[in-house]
Amino acid sequence: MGQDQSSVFDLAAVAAASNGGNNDPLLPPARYIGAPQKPSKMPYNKYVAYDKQVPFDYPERTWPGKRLQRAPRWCSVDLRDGNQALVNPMDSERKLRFWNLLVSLGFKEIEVGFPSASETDYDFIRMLIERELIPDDVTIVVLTQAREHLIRKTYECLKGAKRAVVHFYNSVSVLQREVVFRKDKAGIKKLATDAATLCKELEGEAEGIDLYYEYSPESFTGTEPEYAVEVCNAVIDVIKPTPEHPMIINLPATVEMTTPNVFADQVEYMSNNLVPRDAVVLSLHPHNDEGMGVAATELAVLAGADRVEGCLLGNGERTGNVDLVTLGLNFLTQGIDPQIDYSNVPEIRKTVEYCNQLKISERHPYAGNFVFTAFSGSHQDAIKKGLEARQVAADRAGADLDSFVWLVPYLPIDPKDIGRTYEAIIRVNSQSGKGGMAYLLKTNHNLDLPKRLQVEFDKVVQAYADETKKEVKDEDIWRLFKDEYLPVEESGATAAGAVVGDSKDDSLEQWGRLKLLKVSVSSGEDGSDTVLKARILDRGVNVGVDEPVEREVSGMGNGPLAAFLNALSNFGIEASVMDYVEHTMSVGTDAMAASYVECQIGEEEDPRIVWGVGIDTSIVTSSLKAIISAINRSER
Ligand SMILES: CC(=O)SCCNC(=O)CCNC(=O)[C@H](O)C(C)(C)COP(=O)(O)OP(=O)(O)OC[C@H]1O[C@@H](n2cnc3c(N)ncnc32)[C@H](O)[C@@H]1OP(=O)(O)O
Ligand SMILES: CC(C)C(=O)C(=O)O
Repeated sequence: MGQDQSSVFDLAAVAAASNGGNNDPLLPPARYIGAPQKPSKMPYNKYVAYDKQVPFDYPERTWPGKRLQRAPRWCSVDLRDGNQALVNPMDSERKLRFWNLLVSLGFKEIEVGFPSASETDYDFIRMLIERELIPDDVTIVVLTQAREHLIRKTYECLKGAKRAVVHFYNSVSVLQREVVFRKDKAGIKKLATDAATLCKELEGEAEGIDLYYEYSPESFTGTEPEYAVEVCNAVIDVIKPTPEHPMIINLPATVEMTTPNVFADQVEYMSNNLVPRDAVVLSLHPHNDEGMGVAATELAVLAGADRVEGCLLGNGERTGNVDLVTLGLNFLTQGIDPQIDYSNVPEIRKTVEYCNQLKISERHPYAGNFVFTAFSGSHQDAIKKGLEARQVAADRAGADLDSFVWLVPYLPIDPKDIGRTYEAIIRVNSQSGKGGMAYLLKTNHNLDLPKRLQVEFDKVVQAYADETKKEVKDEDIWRLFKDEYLPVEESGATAAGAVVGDSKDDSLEQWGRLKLLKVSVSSGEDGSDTVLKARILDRGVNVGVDEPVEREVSGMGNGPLAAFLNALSNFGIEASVMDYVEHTMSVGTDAMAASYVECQIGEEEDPRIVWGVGIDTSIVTSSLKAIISAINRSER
C-alpha cells in the first residue's frame, strides 16, 4: 500500500462517524401501534454500510425486468470449499462416495480439491485420474492460490487427466489488499497476471489434457467493481480464451455483505464489461453469511451469470456456500428443468450428512424433516382440500395424477417429486384443528368422517393433545378413535384398509352396554315394512357390575334402521337417526363398509345428540353397529 493512501480503518472510522451505517434518526418513524421501539444497546456504530465501504451504483441495470428461463451451468464445490469447512475433512472413502453421488446426480463440472493444500486432496485426485473414475462427460476443476509453487504442484497433480479446469485465485478486496497482501492495486493485479502467465507456461507439462482456466477475484463483494473488471480483463488478456475455448471468470461473494439486488447490479456490471464477453463463462460463487445466498444467486443469474458454484444442502465455510439443491428445486418450481436429478432428496441428504458428518436442520428447504409437515389446523385444512381438489381436477381432465399440474396451498412442491411422501405432511398437536386428524383417518384408515363427526371427535383429540402436551401421532389418533366409537368391537375385526390384520387391541378396555351379536332382516308380510330380528348382548347399565345377558329382540319399520330402533325400544332406549353417511373402505368381495350415524337419544325434553360409527363387511350391519356405537356413547 502506498504511503499516501489512508488505511481502510481510518476511512471506515470517518464513514462511521459521519453516519456510516446509514442510521438516520431524522427519518420519520415507521408507522406503529402501541409503544414506540426504543434504541437498543447494539453497537451499530461499529459497522459501516456496504455502500460507504465500496460505493457503487449501476442505473443501467436491466435484471429487475427479467425472469428465470433456464438452469445455469452448475459446478459442485463440495469436495473443495465444502470439505475445507468441515470439522473432520472427508477421508478418501467419504470423498469417493460424495464424488459418486455428484456424478450420479448429473453434475458435469466438479471441483475436486485443492491439490497443493493437502496430501489427501492430491492423492484423491490422482486416484480419480489413475483409476479412470472420471466419466468422459465430467470435467474436474482444481483450485490453487495464485502462487508459483502451488500452481506447479497443481499441474503435477493433473498429469494423465483428459480434461480439467485450473482454477486460480487471489483476493482483490479493499480490506485484503491492505491487511493480507499489503499491496496496492497494481501489485494485486500483478499477482493475478503472473499466475495466469505461469499457467500458460506450464501448459507444456499438461500435454494431452484438454485444459481450461478459471480465475476468481476472491472477496469480489468487498472490491470496487471497476477494479475487479480491470483485474479480470488483465487475466483474460493473458489467457486469451475464445468463444470455442472459453475461460471461467468466477465472482465469489466470498463474504456476503450486500443485499441481493446490489450483488445483481455488480454482476450485471461485470457481465457488461468483461472483454471479450463471448469468450467468458461468467460464474458465481455465493456464500450465505447474511442468509441470502439463494436470493442473491437467483438475482445474479437474471443479471447475466452463466454458471453457479455451490454445495449440496449448503455446506461450506461459515454459514455455507449457496445450496445447490434449494436453487435447483426453486428452478423446478418455476417450471424450469434444473438439469440435475434431485428426485431422491432423502438419499442425497443421507450421503451428504454421512460425508460431511454434519446434520441438516429440520427446517432446511426441501430436505428438512418438517418441510412437508403442517401442524396448524388451518394449514392442514387447506392442504387436505387442495389435495382433494387436485385429485378431482385430474380425474375431470382424465390426467395422470403424478404429472398433473401442482397447485396445493402451503406446499410449493409435490413431495413425491423429490422422493418424499405425503405421510409426513400432516401432523397433529394442540395447534391443529379437525382437518389434520380427519386427513390422517382418511389416508391411513380409510375413514372419511362427516364434518359434524369431525367436530365431535376433534374435541377428544384436542383434549388428549392438551393433556399430553405432545404431538398426537397417527397411532394415538387411531387408538382414541377406536376407544371412542368402536369400544365393544373386536378391534382387529372392525378395521379395514391400513388396519386389516391389526389384531385385537388389548391395550383398550372394552366398554359399552350393548353389543350386536347377530341380525337378520326380512320383509314384512305385506312386503311394505322391514322386519328385523337381532341377538344383542346387554352388559347392563353398569357394565362390569351387572350380569351380561343375551336377548333376542325384533322390530319393524320402513327400513333396517327404523326396524332396529324399534327393536331397541325393548331395552327402554328411545333413539332416532338425524343424519346417516356410509362409504366403502376398500374394493373386493370382502370389502369393508363404514357407517356414521348422528342419533338423537333419550327423552324429547332432554335429548343427547351423539355420533356413532360402525364397520362391517355388510353395509346393513355396519349401520346397525353405528347405532349401537352412538347409544353406548350416550350412556358412557
Ligand atoms: C475463500 C476460499 O475459500 S479460498 C480457499 C481456501 N482454501 C485453503 O486455503 C486450503 C487450505 N490452505 C492451505 O492448506 C494453505 O493455506 C496452503 C497450503 C494453500 C498455503 O499454505 P502456506 O503457504 O503455509 O500459507 P498460508 O496459508 O499461511 O498463506 C498465507 C500466505 O499466502 C498468501 N496468499 C494467500 N492467498 C493467496 C492467493 N490467493 N494468492 C497469492 N498469495 C496468497 C498470503 O498473502 C500469505 O503470504 P505471506 O506468508 O507472504 O504473508
Ligand atoms: C476461491 C474462491 C472461489 C472461494 O472459495 C471463495 O471466494 O469463497
